[in-house]
Order: sequence, then C-alpha cells, then structure tokens
Amino acid sequence: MTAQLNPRGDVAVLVPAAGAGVRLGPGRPKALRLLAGEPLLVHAVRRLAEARSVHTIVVAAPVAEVDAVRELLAPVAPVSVVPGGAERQASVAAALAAVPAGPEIILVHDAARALTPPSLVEAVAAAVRAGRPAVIPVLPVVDTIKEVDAGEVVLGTVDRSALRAVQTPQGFLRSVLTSAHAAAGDPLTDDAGLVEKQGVPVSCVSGSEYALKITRPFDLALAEHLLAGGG
Ligand SMILES: Nc1ccn([C@@H]2O[C@H](COP(=O)(O)OP(=O)(O)OP(=O)(O)O)[C@@H](O)[C@H]2O)c(=O)n1
Ligand SMILES: C[C@](O)(CO)[C@H](O)COP(=O)(O)O
Repeated sequence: MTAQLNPRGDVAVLVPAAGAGVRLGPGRPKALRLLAGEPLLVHAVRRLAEARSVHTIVVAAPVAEVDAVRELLAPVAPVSVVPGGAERQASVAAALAAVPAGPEIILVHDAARALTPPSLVEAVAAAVRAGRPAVIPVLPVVDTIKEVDAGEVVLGTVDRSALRAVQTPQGFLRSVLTSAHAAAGDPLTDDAGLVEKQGVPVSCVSGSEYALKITRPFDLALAEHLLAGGG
C-alpha cells in the first residue's frame, strides 16, 4: 500500500540516491542493491514517508534508472524522481530544483542511510522549526583518531572530544539551503559544509546508530542483522 505524505506537512526531503556504491563492490547502483530482499532506497523512502512532517520527497536517481526508480517507488510513497549528477552535491542540487512551493524546511537524506528511523527525521525538522537555520545529526567519535602522513606514519593524536561523526538527514531553512547551493563551488561531502561556508551557524542534535551509512559490505551485513533481529 502506498503511504500518503502529509499535505499539511512543512518538510521536503531530498534523497540523493545516484551514487555507484564503488566501496560496496561491483553491482547495481547502491540505492538499488537489496537489503532483506528490498532495495536500500525502498527502505529509506518508506521510513521517510512515515514521518508526519513530510510533505514532499524528491529522489535523485542514477540517470539510467530514473524510470525504474519511479516504478519501484510508486507502491511505496508518492515521490518525484529526477536524474542525479556526477557528485552527491550535484544530485542534491537537482533534487532541490524540483521542490514545489510550500515546504519551508528542507531535509537532505542519503538513500544509503536506509534504516534511519522516522523519529530522527522529526527531531531534525523540529530543531529547524524551533529556529535553527541548519541542523545535523551527529554521534560522538568512539575510536582514538590519529593524523598520519602519506606513508601511514603517525604524525599525532587528535583530541576527539570536540569531534563528531555526521549523519543525515541534515535539515535547513529552505532559503539557507538554496543560497548555499547557489554559491557552491567545488563539491563538498555534505550540505552543512556548504552552509558553513556562508557563515550560517550549524547546530547538532543526537544522531542514531540506525542511521549508519551503508558504505562497505560489512555495513550491509550489519543492516541485514539489525533488520533480522528487530533493528
Ligand atoms: N553522484 C552521486 C553520488 C552519491 N550520491 C548519493 O549520496 C549518498 C551518500 O553517498 P555514498 O554513500 O558515499 O554513496 P556512493 O557515492 O554511491 O558510494 P561510493 O563512493 O562507494 O561509490 C548516497 O545515497 C548516494 O546514492 C548521489 O546521489 N549522487
Ligand atoms: C553526507 C554524509 O552522509 C555525511 O556523513 C556523507 O558525507 C556522504 O558520504 P560521502 O562518502 O562523503 O559521499
């Protein structure tokens, strides 16, 4: 059954899903690889559609898979699908350009973070609604971090107390994200980075272990385990 999005919601979610998944190994584009029998993108969109604030979802799909992704997601939720770009930043920009008038909060959420709970979507949106122009979910860094040189020789130990591992969804006032992308130069790895360059403060909220980014084969195995064991 197709989940209906909330016509009274104030949030549009952009879902960059056009990556190849090189680090996952050979196969279809990552968002279309199977997790418990369903593509990662289906898991991700289903959870987004469960979040009550979500009014609009725009997916940036691999160029050759736009029609296939439309068909795939039609039974899951009403979404718009646009062709993605060569870099994540270009995929987000393409999705942003397709957001209709209405939602004033924009979230950007990786398809690769397929198990992200709807509660995290709502927490990020609520923080933007409460007056933060840009909000990111983060986790503390749990390992000791070393800086190394080109030969993998340790240069020093970094103070990890002020470091955070950053997840998605990242949330923004629409005007803030639009201006940041309009001014964007060389690709950065996240949208908050673009906003930082504009001098806009970026606030953190607590992330979720379930929002892990499925990047390498171990991550996919972990996600399978989480789903099988009630994750
Ligand atoms: N040109 C790109 C590259 C990435 N992404 C998306 O951005 C998210 C985060 O990227 P990552 O997990 O690093 O995915 P890939 O780029 O596919 O991974 P890899 O570097 O291993 O190929 C993913 O949902 C991915 O589909 C995208 O929409 N367009
Ligand atoms: C946006 C992101 O998920 C934040 O952690 C991440 O940077 C995207 O992944 P990439 O491998 O850096 O493209």
